[in-house]
Amino acid sequence: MPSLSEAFRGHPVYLHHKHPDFNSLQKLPDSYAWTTQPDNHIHPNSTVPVIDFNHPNAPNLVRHACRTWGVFQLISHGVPISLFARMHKATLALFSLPLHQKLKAARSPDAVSGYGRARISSFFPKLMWSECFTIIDSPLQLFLHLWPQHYAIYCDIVMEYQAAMEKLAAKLMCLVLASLGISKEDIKWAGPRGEFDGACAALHLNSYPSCPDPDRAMGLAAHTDSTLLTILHQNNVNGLQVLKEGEGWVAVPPLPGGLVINVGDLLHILSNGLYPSVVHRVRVNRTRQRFSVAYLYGPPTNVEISPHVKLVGPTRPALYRSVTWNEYLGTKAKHFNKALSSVRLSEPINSSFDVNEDESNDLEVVQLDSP
Ligand SMILES: O=C(O)CCC(=O)C(=O)O
Ligand SMILES: [Fe+2]
Repeated sequence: MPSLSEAFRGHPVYLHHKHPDFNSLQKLPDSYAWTTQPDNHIHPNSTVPVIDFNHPNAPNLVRHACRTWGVFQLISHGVPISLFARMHKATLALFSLPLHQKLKAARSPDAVSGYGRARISSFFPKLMWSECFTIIDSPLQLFLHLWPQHYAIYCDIVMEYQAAMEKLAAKLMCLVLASLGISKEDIKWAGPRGEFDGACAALHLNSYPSCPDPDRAMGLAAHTDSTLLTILHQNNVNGLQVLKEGEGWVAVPPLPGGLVINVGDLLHILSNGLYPSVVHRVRVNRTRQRFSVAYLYGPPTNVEISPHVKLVGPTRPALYRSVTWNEYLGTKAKHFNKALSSVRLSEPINSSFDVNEDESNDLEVVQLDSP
């Protein structure tokens, strides 16, 4: 089975622009000014559901949130707040390094790990006001470049965070599957105790520096994640927004200790379109730097993911063909927002939504009907 790094390397996206030193930019350069004003309207009265992991009705709450939003905020998940604090300290330390030091761990053109721009940058004509550091498996080699003396303390924090996320992701998978009426025994790679041992994951550390002209800039453009689930922690600065069908962009305010859980494209496929992968983006602001740590979680790279048999029937045929994560990463690298429709077996019922013209159009929004 290809490792996740190999899977990404097999489907490179090339990002040609030089890395800027954001701190030295007093004015928004043209290359960062999104010519069509991004849709700055935020739906004021809508709130992403907040779910307590230990709530007796959690599966139903998750089902409702995933069907109607494709995202929820999770509380009482058992990951100590002190670990988030240490992870954010490490993230801050990393992005505060001088540019020349960060570039020592720069992502090579065909690789995914290391310092660079968001991978989705290549699909947009304008640049994004953000920096990204991707870690798959051990951070050791990368951190040796960044902190030749002090790499060990940062490695320990990241590895502790990865271990906590791996454990939480397996528990979340059981909850999400239960919410679909699927047990862990129905998923071959779940393992006997639902530990999902073969799962693969990548960690995205994201930094969104304060910006001299935030209304015309974009931190991270609208996209869906190619994962089963994404587990995201944000510092206490607003910026994350999700697209709610029929309503528009809705802010996802940081909740102390809360985690944002995104439905990714592979869960969209596995749920036969019942749980739509959430379209999200990040806006920046004039005064405060925003950080986030995203744990991108998926199956073993060679496992076929298809609409689960329990969610397929005479009135609801399989809407997607089966794909491995490895193959889907290739599809995403080629088709980006049209990747889901490209593995769709029948015509989408409704495949468009309004985003501005700078943003790639035609992310797929599935009209849900009862399973
Ligand atoms: O920074 C955020 O809140 C979002 C990050 C994100 O969407 C990603 O890393 O895929
Ligand atoms: Fe994302």
